[in-house]
Amino acid sequence: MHDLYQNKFTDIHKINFSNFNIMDHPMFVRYSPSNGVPQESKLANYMNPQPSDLSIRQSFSAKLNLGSPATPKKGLSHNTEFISKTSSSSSSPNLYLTYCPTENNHLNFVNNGEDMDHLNVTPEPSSPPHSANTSLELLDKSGGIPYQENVGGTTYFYSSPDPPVNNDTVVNNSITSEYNVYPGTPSYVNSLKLKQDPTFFMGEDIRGDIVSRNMLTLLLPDPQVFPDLPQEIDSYHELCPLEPISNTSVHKGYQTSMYKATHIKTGMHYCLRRIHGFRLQHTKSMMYVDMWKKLTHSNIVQLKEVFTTKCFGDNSLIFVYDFHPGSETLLNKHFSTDQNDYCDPFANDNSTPRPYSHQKNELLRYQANNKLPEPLIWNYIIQLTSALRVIHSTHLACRSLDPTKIIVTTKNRLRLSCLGVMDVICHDPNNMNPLALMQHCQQEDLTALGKLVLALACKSTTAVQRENISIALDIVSRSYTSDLRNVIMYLLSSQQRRSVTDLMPMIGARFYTQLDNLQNNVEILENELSKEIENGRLFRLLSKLITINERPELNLDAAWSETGDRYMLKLFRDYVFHQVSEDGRPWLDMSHIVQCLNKLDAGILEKVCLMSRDEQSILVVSYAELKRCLDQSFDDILNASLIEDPSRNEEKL
Ligand SMILES: Nc1ncnc2c1ncn2[C@@H]1O[C@H](COP(=O)(O)OP(=O)(O)OP(=O)(O)O)[C@@H](O)[C@H]1O
Repeated sequence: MHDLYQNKFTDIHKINFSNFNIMDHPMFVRYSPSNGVPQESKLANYMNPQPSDLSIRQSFSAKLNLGSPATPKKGLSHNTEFISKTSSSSSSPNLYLTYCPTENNHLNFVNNGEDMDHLNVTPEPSSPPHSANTSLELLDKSGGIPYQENVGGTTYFYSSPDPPVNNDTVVNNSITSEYNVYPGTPSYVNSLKLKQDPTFFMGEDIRGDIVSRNMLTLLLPDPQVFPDLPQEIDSYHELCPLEPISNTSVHKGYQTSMYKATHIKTGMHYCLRRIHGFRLQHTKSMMYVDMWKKLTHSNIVQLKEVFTTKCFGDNSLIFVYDFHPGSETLLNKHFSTDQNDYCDPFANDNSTPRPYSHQKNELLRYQANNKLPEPLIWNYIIQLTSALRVIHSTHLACRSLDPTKIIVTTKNRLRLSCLGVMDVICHDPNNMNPLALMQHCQQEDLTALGKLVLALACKSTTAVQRENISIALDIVSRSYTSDLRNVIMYLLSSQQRRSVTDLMPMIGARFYTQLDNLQNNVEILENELSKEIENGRLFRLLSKLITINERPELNLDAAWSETGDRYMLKLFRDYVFHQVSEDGRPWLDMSHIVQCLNKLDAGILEKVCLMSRDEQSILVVSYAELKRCLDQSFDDILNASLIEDPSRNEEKL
């Protein structure tokens, strides 16, 4: 045993048991020889440490680590792959024969020897104290004398011939030589179970939102319900109607319908707006399509391309847009009679004419209970004017600023959804002054915006009808600030030439509020993203570990995954994932798993105590060494995967 480690030790730590009883330290858990599991109280101590425990752990910067709070999995005893408690050479040939410590190795093997039955120390995840006060002495680092200690009958061999750390590791893992950095250190304070914990995973709201959007993106229609859907049109397939085909509307005299589709080559999802029975006669209108394609803005649905097709059995014109799953129209969100509590107050009164004052009182009462919050309306105004500003500045006009052609996604995000359609289907080849037409359309956009804001403020689409406008404005004056009324008045006035930039001073400081909200939201998302980046890193690490563990054979070696470096990785896997509590129940602690994996990924010098499944042998090994084993073993597999099969070469010849 000692021969193996001759002159291999450069750093030896000793626990001075004369003034520090390791078994009395709250970090250490005692388990009886008979069952080998920790005493409940100590386990509880670990899982909910007292402040004093934590301070001791924190003061103790990880020179020696003695493992875990719970025992390795019980009931897997005496597997021949594990090290014999009586022999240091034969019954664990895997370890001894295939794992030969080198100058760089710092595997610390601890043999329990004959006294294994008296083993009474369970490895802990934190390190014991190492200062004079806490009774751990650092011995001569250069002496290379292995230190051994008998604890309750178990012999521990401590050594720490820390591997020569290459400069990369230093840069990656250390701020200084004394501090190791490994990201995502979980909290010790709570015993975090394996669940969707926000400490490690994306918040439930965002996760649910993204999952449902992904689901909607992948949704495919039942072919029996939609037997007439073409399999493929142009470069798109997997068509899925976004609205009941029977509900398709008539837009400027043309029937339209919407589909989700997948691009055949890229697999990207798009939204197709089909104009039924439209024969494209004036290709000059495609000039507008090119202009729209170049226009990108966060509040418009990007136009990708336009083409004609006969796949639907007619001459259809298809506008391809970005797909925004889970969106609904502004009409549906705020004016839909499908919503339980919604009814259009103006429409109701129209059906039963009443005296003006009575009608107004009714409307005001309704308004008091149902009005949209003013910040929300300003939020919409800012987004819509932002889109219009860009559109008008590129000498285009929206021409469809209507609650059915504005889509809303989560967090009240608005997008203009039907851009370019009017420019194509209403194109007049005889118009000699397209610029004047565009300016006229821009003025109409502003009027349409005024009507939309008025409709939102009154929660009624009929409020904007000529006969209702004066009552509607009166209601707005009573329910909202004068600024909002002024914006509506400005947009609806026909006396002057209006411009979207004139609205900026009316929006005023509300713009900063919007900006602040957006930036806060970006920070929340970045925070969520950073968690998932950590999870992605751990996923790659786990993929490597799982690729190695339990591999049936490599290069015709059936014992490969059970020997040498791989043996340690197997015990490490048990240590991380297969621990059990005192009564044999699986012991699940997410913080333990995440912390161990992070330490492995960082390859820090802290040591971990690994125990064979039969509890007869213990290995004290640094995470740095485990990382080396992982990388080496994975490289072996990778290299083997790249070796060409000679028989295939023969075939080629
Ligand atoms: N780019 C898009 N991405 C995802 N869904 C969209 C997109 N554009 C529109 N939709 C959805 O498609 C559906 C139909 O849109 P459409 O513009 O036809 O509205 P509509 O209310 O049916 O209007 P109309 O009555 O004029 O047909 C709506 O549910 C809308 O939310």
